Amino acid sequence: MTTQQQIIDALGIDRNFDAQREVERRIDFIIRQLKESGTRALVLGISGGVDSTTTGRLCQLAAERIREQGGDATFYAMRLPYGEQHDEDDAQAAINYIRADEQLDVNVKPSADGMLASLEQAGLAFNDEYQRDFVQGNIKARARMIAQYAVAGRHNGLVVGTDHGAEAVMGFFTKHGDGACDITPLAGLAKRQVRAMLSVLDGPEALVNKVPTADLETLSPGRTDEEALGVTYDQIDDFLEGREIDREAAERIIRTYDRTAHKRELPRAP
Ligand SMILES: Nc1ncnc2c1ncn2[C@@H]1O[C@H](COP(=O)(O)OP(=O)(O)OC[C@H]2O[C@@H]([n+]3cccc(C(=O)O)c3)[C@H](O)[C@@H]2O)[C@@H](O)[C@H]1O
Ligand SMILES: Nc1ncnc2c1ncn2[C@@H]1O[C@H](COP(=O)(O)OP(=O)(O)OP(=O)(O)O)[C@@H](O)[C@H]1O
Ligand SMILES: [Mg+2]
Repeated sequence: MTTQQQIIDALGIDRNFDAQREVERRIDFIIRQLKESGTRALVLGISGGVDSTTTGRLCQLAAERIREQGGDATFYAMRLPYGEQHDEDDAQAAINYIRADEQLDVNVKPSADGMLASLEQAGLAFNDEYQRDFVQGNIKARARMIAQYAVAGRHNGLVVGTDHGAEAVMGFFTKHGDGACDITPLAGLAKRQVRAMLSVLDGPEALVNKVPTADLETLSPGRTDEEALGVTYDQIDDFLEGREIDREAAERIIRTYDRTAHKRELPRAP
């Protein structure tokens, strides 16, 4: 078996993708997880990007269906900006589209800045402002994780993640930040498959086609994922769908997959 095929299998990429069927299958998955765990709430940060818009709508539909069956479930959508978000319009478009049962707006800037200030006070120094900004980016992602787990803890809920095949293969998430969650409804999907699902769900056109950004670095707001990754999502998606891609791009994907293996595993133990 080729390395490409091994990765496709390890990430659970489905060759026979059908957007409508996957929407239904993944709503059922969320409903089953709530029932089996005995929890009554779903918690998810809504950024204005395509992943959280899609996942948010799946969560809302799952909560509504449970209530229609006489059960108890509430979806808590969280806005978690770091100060003012440059694409706040998109975040609001996502919120208006998802129509979550409940919404909480929490600015993560005071806690993220507070943590960095305390670390620097304790003597942590950085090589330059870019390294400092990168480390601070991961602190922002983890501050969002803390906020979501606080709400889940209060409401007996599950924290929902947005990781999918195209991010997982590149390890492109903050370990124990946005990578920390209880369920990942988008697991095993290529990025274009996530877009296709949002389209089937009648999501706003602008969000279906939105350029992906982690938006973690203050010194380069809205920096595109593709710029950071060094490959395009089309290349990643083609790779995951078993197509032949540019050799250099394939090598980069495989190298990155190997380097980030630890992010897809449980902590090592003796
Ligand atoms: N071999 C190994 N075995 C076990 N653990 C290992 C390890 N190497 C590093 N580690 C641990 O992992 C840490 C590094 O991982 P991590 O803290 O995640 O940091 P890192 O992977 O360096 O940075 C996160 C990356 O994900 C991107 N990101 C984050 C959040 C969201 C999105 C998005 O798409 O929206 C993207 C972000 O832009 C950045 O490029 C190390 O500090 C160390 O603690
Ligand atoms: N400003 C934010 N407010 C609320 N949640 C956020 C914010 N930034 C990131 N998140 C959470 O972290 C997750 C990971 O971010 P990521 O950028 O991968 O997803 P996205 O923004 O939904 O889609 P895309 O990858 O296309 O930008 C988001 O799906 C969301 O749940
Ligand atoms: Mg984003």
